[in-house]
Amino acid sequence: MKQGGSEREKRHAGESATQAVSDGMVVGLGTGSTAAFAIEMLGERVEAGLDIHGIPTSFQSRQLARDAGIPLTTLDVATPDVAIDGADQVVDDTLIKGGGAAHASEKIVDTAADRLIVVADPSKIAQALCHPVPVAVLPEARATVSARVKELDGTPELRDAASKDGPVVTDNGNLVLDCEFGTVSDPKKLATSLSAIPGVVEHGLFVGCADEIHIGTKEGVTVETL
Ligand SMILES: O=C(CO)[C@H](O)[C@H](O)COP(=O)(O)O
Repeated sequence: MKQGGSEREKRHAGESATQAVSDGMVVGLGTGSTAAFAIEMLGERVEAGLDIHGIPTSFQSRQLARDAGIPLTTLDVATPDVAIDGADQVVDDTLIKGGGAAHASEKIVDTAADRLIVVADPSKIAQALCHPVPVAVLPEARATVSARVKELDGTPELRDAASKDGPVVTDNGNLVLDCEFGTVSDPKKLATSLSAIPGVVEHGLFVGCADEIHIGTKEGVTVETL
């Protein structure tokens, strides 16, 4: 599922995004290898005296934040001023996410934030949305959701775990169907259709969600404000 950007590109993107963070802020902490660089850099700044709280979007980002010494809070008591998160594909302000199977929590945190900064390497930037759409489903709904995805002209594939026998199980105990739709010309319509299927917990289409894209390059970073 994952496309390749270099560590250097991802680091440049992640570090650039953290410049938007200042004292007193609550920060949504995205998931994935690019967001991890932002968490690492925020940890260094916290050690140097930056006063922030983070809201993680997965077990991975919670652990990275703890390791980095970032104090944590929850959406029950705080609203993120900014969220910093990666993406699997970016077309303008619309994203496909879920390569790390964390898109349900990511969507909750990212859309709660006043501002969503996406961190990406150049391989993620596209002219058209054509990446398979991850759909998290309740385990009992795997077959029924697959049938409905096919009615929408999609091809669902249950995501298998690399490091265990059997399927990927999300942090919330759900399964993931990677759904191939070819080029998605109307993401808003597809998002609405997927959300309406019983048993769908969340899908990876983040329509019109991004406020800034920080694209890390070998030399530095390009920032697109939307
Ligand atoms: O959506 C995600 C996790 O669910 C990730 O943000 C997305 O897969 C990008 O990851 P990476 O920066 O490792 O390429």
